[in-house]
Amino acid sequence: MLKTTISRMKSLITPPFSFSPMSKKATPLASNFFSLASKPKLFSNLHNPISYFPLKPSMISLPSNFPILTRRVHSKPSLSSSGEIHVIVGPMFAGKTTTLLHRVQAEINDGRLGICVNWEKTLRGLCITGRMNEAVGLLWRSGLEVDHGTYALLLQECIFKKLYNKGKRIHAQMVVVGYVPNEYLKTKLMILYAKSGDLKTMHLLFDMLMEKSLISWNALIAGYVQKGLEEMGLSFYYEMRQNGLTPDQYTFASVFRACATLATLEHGKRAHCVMIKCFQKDNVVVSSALMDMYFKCSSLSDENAGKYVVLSNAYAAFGLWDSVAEVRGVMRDTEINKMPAYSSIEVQGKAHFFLLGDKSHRESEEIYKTIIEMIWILNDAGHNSCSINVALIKSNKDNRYGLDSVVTHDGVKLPCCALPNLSSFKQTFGQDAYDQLDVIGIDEAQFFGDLYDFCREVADHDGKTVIVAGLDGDYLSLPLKFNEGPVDSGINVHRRSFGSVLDIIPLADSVTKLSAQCEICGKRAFFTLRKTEETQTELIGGTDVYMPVCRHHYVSGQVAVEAARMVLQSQKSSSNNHKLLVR
Ligand SMILES: Nc1ncnc2c1ncn2[C@@H]1O[C@H](COP(=O)(O)OP(=O)(O)O)[C@@H](O)[C@H]1O
Ligand SMILES: Cc1cn([C@H]2C[C@H](O)[C@@H](COP(=O)(O)O)O2)c(=O)[nH]c1=O
Repeated sequence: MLKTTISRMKSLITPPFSFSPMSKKATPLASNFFSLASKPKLFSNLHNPISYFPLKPSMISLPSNFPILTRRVHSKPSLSSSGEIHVIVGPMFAGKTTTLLHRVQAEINDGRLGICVNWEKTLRGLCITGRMNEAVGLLWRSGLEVDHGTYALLLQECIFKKLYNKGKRIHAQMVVVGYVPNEYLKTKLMILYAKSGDLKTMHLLFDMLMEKSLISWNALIAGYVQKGLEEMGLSFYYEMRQNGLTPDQYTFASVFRACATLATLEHGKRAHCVMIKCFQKDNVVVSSALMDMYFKCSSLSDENAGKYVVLSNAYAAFGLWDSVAEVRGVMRDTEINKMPAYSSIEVQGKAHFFLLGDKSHRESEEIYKTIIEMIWILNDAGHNSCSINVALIKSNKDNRYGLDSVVTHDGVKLPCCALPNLSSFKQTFGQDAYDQLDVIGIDEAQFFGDLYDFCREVADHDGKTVIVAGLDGDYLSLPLKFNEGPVDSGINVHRRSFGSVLDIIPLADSVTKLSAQCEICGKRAFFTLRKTEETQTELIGGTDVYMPVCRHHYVSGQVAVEAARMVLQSQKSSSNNHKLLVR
């Protein structure tokens, strides 16, 4: 049992992946990248390149510390050839940024770098290290669905720590992301609502269960009893019996408690008989509840300190602190000696008691070893155990949505570093933090003149994965004079490569060219048309200035725009504002 507990603990808090260049090689990133449709849930809406982000835009704003939640890496080679470079290009609105964010998440999903395996482990790690605020906050803001094990762990922690509102938030998150809890989770939710005193929701969840297990009946009965509706609790106990279920210690604990409060010795005795008949295990909570029942319904004859202590502990187990104080008061007044303080641990239904430093337990050696090992694992993992070692960078020229996030045209965002050039990254980010990075995502790559050198060093030398998203072509690189254009139209309709994006193709492991939807005809759009009169290559803007177009409409649109520009220029328009030349 202890071994199982330990291995579960380990599996939950062990760093999500160990840095292994070989394993990286074994799973070519491209295969993951290009099979997005086969990714679970997160990518399930990937049916066309235009609207494949399945999440509600506002839902994925991760906390400001998201780009790098560092973890301790024991042995990370400083020089490695296992880096990778993946390039995503296309016109504006093609989903480059969306894809970049997906791929960063896919890396993390993949478990090699860090959002479902690491993401889930991050949540689990936060949960296990007692950082429930952060765990629930992260889950809520991410808008991502996690697996039922993670939901179960989070809910369990909320129940255990009496963080009922947090638990309800997790439930709300499930609803928002469309997650349908299985029977097990529904029961956990029932317990949560029962403990929080929200009996209406508890009962609704109970009714929704296809199969009503003993655990769900127990939650229902306990919910009513704890809320002071003991009669309801008792009537559900009888209903449960009618349904052929055999009660266990949790059922009896609630039933005895109800009988104690109602002072109904008759029902209490009847339940006690059932317990004797069908219940073999000895359990401190149930025997305390039983004693309490007899104590309340008649009187506790044997003034034995141990029983009082057990009774007080039983009250404590139910959080009945007034009753604890009452029993302790009786002990004090009657001068019953209090036993020394002890801890108890229940393993497989059997309670074991320990005094401070007690070595009398036959498994004490194993237990102390286990505790030390658990502390060691937790310390080693620290709150860095389940990190996402990813950083996102964008050009600080792109100030459309502020400088602290990479933001898609749909408003989906992740925190980032906005920089004037890539060579300032290490310094800005800090060498230590940089060393721990596994993935670097670069958005608006067309604005970084030092893209080539940066990518080469980061991937070739530092062994990191770089995912680059940017425009491959500008709207029209060289604004030529009217008479310098192609002979046929008299207009220059060339699109030139933008910045250094295409220079890194020879370095890349994969290149993805995305298309948008032509705003004029709806066909696939590979080009960006600038709608205003400005002619400089770099001009920050969105739909106010640009539109994605197909080849046909690029050419015809460009002709129209160029012609309008020429007219405006000839009229010596001095307006600095964007003037729309096409709609
Ligand atoms: N004409 C269009 N074609 C495709 N997507 C568009 C268009 N207009 C707006 N969008 C939106 O832009 C999103 C892509 O945004 P984003 O990933 O930021 O693109 P990029 O980084 O390539 O400019 C799409 O999911 C879609 O909702
Ligand atoms: C075509 C083109 C675009 N830009 C600018 C406009 C935007 O600020 C970015 C592209 O952003 P997105 O994430 O790809 O939507 O680049 C430019 O300066 N010059 C151009 O020719």
